[in-house]
Amino acid sequence: MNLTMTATDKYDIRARESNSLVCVGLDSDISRLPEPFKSADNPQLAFNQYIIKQTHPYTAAYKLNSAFYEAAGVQGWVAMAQTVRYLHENHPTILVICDAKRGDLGNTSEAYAQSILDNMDFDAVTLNPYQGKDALEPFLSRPEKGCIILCRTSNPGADEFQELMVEGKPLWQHVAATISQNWNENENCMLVIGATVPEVLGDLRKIVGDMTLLIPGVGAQGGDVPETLRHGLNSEGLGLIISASRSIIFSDDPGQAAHDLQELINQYR
Ligand SMILES: O=C(O)c1cc(=O)[nH]c(=O)n1[C@@H]1O[C@H](COP(=O)(O)O)[C@@H](O)[C@H]1O
Repeated sequence: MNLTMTATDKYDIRARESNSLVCVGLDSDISRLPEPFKSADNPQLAFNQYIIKQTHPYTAAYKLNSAFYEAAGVQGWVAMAQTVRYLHENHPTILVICDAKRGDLGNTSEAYAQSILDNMDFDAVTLNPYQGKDALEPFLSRPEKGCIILCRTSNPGADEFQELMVEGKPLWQHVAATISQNWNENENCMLVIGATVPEVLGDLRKIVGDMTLLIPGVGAQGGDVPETLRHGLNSEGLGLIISASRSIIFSDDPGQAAHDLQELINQYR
């Protein structure tokens, strides 16, 4: 039996306590921040604190896409680390995900894992499975940290490789089977499935059982929330981290937008 509190355990406890499966994506593109934040000393941190204050009652997870912080230079990297600290100090029950889609050779992956999971103390990180299990071992071997691995992504070109038929099945199904059967010894794996392809969720559930899935692509990308819930909930009525970024953080009322998404999801649970 696994006695470690995993990232999935943390998420499930928060999802139950907040009655929410909402993840707010803090994709805090500095060029899109409203004027008062742009002129703050630390624009991305000030904006994130504002968004978190508005949205946290309706939120079970936050996901920071590292690209938007790296693009802002050293100050952006610092703002990302400060946001994680702010969340752990003020909302310790909320899952904090780094969306960095990492995956590289062993010693490089170890350095990425140290950076994202040890130094910045994210609870979980998105990963790319393309280089195989050994490449992700530094992440997989940290049982208390979540490994959220790309399986069937939301973008229009996702089918170029992910839907290729291999031994009679689309490639993403091989990814799902291998991860759930061979990579998940520490019960710390989750998968990424775009909300733009909710029809794959039924087949996926048959392969991975109750494993938790990160579902980005609702809101700005037009993903289908009712269909996602219909096919994607696990046997405990959980198992989905439903993530929206731009449609919440750049709306006129981010708190209302997060609350609306929570209510929409709960209508179909
Ligand atoms: O791994 C992800 O989070 C991800 C996977 C995927 O298939 N599609 C996808 O959009 N994402 C991320 O989810 C976020 C979507 O943002 P919005 O379209 O603004 O809600 C971005 O940070 C994307 O990088």
